Amino acid sequence: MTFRVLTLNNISVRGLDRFPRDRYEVASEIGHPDAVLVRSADMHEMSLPESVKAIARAGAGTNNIPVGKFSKLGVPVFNAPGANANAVKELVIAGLFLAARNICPAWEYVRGLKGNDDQLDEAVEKGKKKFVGYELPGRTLGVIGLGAIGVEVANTAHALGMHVLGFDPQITVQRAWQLSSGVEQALSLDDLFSRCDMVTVHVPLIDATKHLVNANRLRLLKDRGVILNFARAGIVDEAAIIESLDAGKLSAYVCDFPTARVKDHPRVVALPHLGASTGEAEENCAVMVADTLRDFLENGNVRNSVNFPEAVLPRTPGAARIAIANENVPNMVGQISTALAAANLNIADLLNKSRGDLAYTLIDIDGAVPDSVIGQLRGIDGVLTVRKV
Ligand SMILES: NC(=O)c1ccc[n+]([C@@H]2O[C@H](COP(=O)([O-])OP(=O)(O)OC[C@H]3O[C@@H](n4cnc5c(N)ncnc54)[C@H](O)[C@@H]3O)[C@@H](O)[C@H]2O)c1
Ligand SMILES: O=C(O)[C@H](O)COP(=O)(O)O
Repeated sequence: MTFRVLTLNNISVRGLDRFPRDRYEVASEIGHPDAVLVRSADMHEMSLPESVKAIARAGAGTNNIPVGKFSKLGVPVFNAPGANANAVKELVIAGLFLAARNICPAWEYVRGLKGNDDQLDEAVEKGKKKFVGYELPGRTLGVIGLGAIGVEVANTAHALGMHVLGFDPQITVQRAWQLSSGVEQALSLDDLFSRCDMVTVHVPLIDATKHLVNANRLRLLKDRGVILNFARAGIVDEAAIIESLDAGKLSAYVCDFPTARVKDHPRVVALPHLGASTGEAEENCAVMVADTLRDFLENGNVRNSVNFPEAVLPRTPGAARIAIANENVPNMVGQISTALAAANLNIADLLNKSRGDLAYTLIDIDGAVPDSVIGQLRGIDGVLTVRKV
């Protein structure tokens, strides 16, 4: 069997190389794709053929993908958690220095100077007092969202001598273990803002995080504060940012999202969405998500999905496998096993997991499974997809 993978963005060759060419066709234009491989392409208005069984995001954020729509269709969306975290961390730490030392306006000042070396020297020595900055040790950084990126940023800033406050009500045990014991827990967002010189956001863009950085919270920040946003544009209220910059309350906004509203402001440093744009991060993401996708297409296993439950079942030698996604309602496994028993099929192994409104079942069956049985399973009310793998 050959799988077809449609790519919507350029994906690192090392990731694409994970798909054996004798079993996979991978292209940016392809009919009847089994899966879609994507980075930041906006999929919200895209209509995809029914052949699509999985969406794989070679990166972290999935706000460009209509995840809810795919959940209703029983299609898993995968991402590459942590695979680009170091790249983002390095750029955020660079952002702290850009802001603290006024590097961008100072650089622009120098590029605007004219004259011979003596004249330049005079202008440099006269002009440099406009760009006096500050050092990071002793300053307080607030890190909102202590996931893959936030933890790395918090630990590095702490190692640089900053006092670091973190806020993440849903921090995982794994991330809590990784966090330096020197990072202090903020009691609330307002508590964090009121104690910080600089604040950086590392949360996904969802309804709950839209305009998380707003006028009220900016007022709490210490004077001449800095906001860093390498998460998503919509997490900050840009109008409030501009107002606060113009009022001199905020000294800089450093971000990865050059919108029309912010990009030309003299106190804004806006980069062209470069957070994950290193060769290493692009490779890590592409390799991780390609391996995840292959395991799903070839074995039905689910790892690193943002909408499906984790479901990994070692294959029973000699058994046929079916993978079923269904609504998470009572008696689904009962109906499925009754249909298999009626067809005289014996279950060798079974895994059933649920997450929110979705449930997912992997069943290894002794012997072959006739197509007629697959059709019967598809006919059960609440079943979304059935696949022989
Ligand atoms: N600029 C870039 O190129 C780039 C690269 C990677 C990721 N990102 C963005 O950064 C985001 C975070 O990435 P990550 O890899 O750290 O993801 P992650 O899932 O590992 O971490 C996100 C963290 O945010 C926390 N969180 C969610 N809602 C919160 C809230 N209301 N308050 C506080 N914490 C909250 C979660 O509990 C989680 O720990 C991504 O969703 C993406 O939008 C940007
Ligand atoms: O969420 C992410 O992983 C980043 O925003 C990276 O996006 P990109 O893959 O388009 O660089």
